[in-house]
Amino acid sequence: MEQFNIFGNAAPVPKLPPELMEYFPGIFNTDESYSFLKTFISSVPWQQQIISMYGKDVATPRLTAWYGDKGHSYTFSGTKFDPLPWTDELLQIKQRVEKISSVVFNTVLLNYYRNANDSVAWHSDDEYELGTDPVIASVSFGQVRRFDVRNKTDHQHKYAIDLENGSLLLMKGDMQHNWEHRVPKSTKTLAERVNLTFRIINK
Ligand SMILES: O=C(O)CCC(=O)C(=O)O
Ligand SMILES: [Fe+2]
Repeated sequence: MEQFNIFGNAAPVPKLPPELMEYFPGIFNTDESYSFLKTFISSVPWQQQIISMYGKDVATPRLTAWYGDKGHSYTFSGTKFDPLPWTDELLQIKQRVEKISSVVFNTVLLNYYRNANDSVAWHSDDEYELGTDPVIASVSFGQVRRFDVRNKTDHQHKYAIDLENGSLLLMKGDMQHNWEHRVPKSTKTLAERVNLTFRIINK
């Protein structure tokens, strides 16, 4: 796959280890993607989660929402969350993602990055309910943001990829076991972005 830079030359996408990550640009076209972005921003009941970090309450620097099949609640930092019911848009995206990944997902976490100050810190999605070596399908709409990946024990072993409007990133293998990822803040002015991570939650 190729990304095009502003000079019109094909710039190679950084080589990703296919056993960890596969990147699919443009699984939705630009218009569809901006339309999803607008719909999600205006109609999702976004919340700012307060998480407990080293005994202190901290507001996450982004907004989130959780959708999925009934009965798949999710415990995060000691709080139990029940998913909202699937919407037509989410089911449409889920269907496209399942076709590409050959995986059937039962929940999706939505993240809304309002500007360059919103972010997600280094973490792995290694919650018990996700099981060992989960496949997670990450769909991005709106502002391109950088996605950093580093090995847990060797921080110099790392990857960076620009997640573009309408793209899909599949995470798999031991990605959540031996690697961490983040979406860093930026000093540039950045517009809004919504990211969806489709997951399988085992009860
Ligand atoms: O916004 C992204 O691209 C990543 C979000 C993420 O890592 C998560 O929801 O666990
Ligand atoms: Fe994550």
